[in-house]
Amino acid sequence: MLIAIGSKNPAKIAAAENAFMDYKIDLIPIDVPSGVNEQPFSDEETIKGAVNRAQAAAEMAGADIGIGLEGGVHQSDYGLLLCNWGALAAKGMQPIIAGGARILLPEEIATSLMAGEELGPVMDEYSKKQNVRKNEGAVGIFTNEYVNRAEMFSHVMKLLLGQYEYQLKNRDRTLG
Ligand SMILES: O=P(O)(O)OP(=O)(O)OP(=O)(O)OC[C@H]1O[C@@H](n2cnc3c(O)ncnc32)[C@H](O)[C@@H]1O
Ligand SMILES: [Mg+2]
Repeated sequence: MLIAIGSKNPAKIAAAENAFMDYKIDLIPIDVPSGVNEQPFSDEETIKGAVNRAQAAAEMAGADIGIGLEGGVHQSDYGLLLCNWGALAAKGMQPIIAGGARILLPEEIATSLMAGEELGPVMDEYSKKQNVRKNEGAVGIFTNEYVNRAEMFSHVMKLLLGQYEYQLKNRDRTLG
């Protein structure tokens, strides 16, 4: 089975590889446009980015399944939430979506994002590390590495793959 993932970020690729562990697959990472802002600012925009990436990756690679994983932030009454979404696109199905764990970002980070900066570089500066986005991620830094970015996206991947399998098994029922 050919699977295309719309990103070359190692944390995202590791999550996809992990989810399809029991499958015999060829996983192709491709850089595709997300079609949304580099720093999505709502659940809706982040979902859209994930779906666009999944569809574009599947199409470009001629793959059976396309995967899109997208990071963003979402404004709430409690402050700025880190949000992550995933999408799985397969022929003859509506795109499947799933959300990842969310935590509040510190005020200082929120202020930089509101000023138009991107979370990736802001996290590097804040943590005095390089490529946080490709490694533990903001989620890893702020949870004392109990949950890193690959693990958070692994959970999203399981939610996607599980729904995909369920829908395949229950095709007659879900398509009615
Ligand atoms: O190469 P791609 O797939 O684009 O991977 P990315 O790391 O840029 O990730 P996203 O585009 O999905 O995330 C949107 C923005 O939020 C940043 N970001 C999201 N989650 C992050 C995290 O956990 N740690 C650091 N930066 C993060 C990211 O660097 C972007 O600026
Ligand atoms: Mg990006």
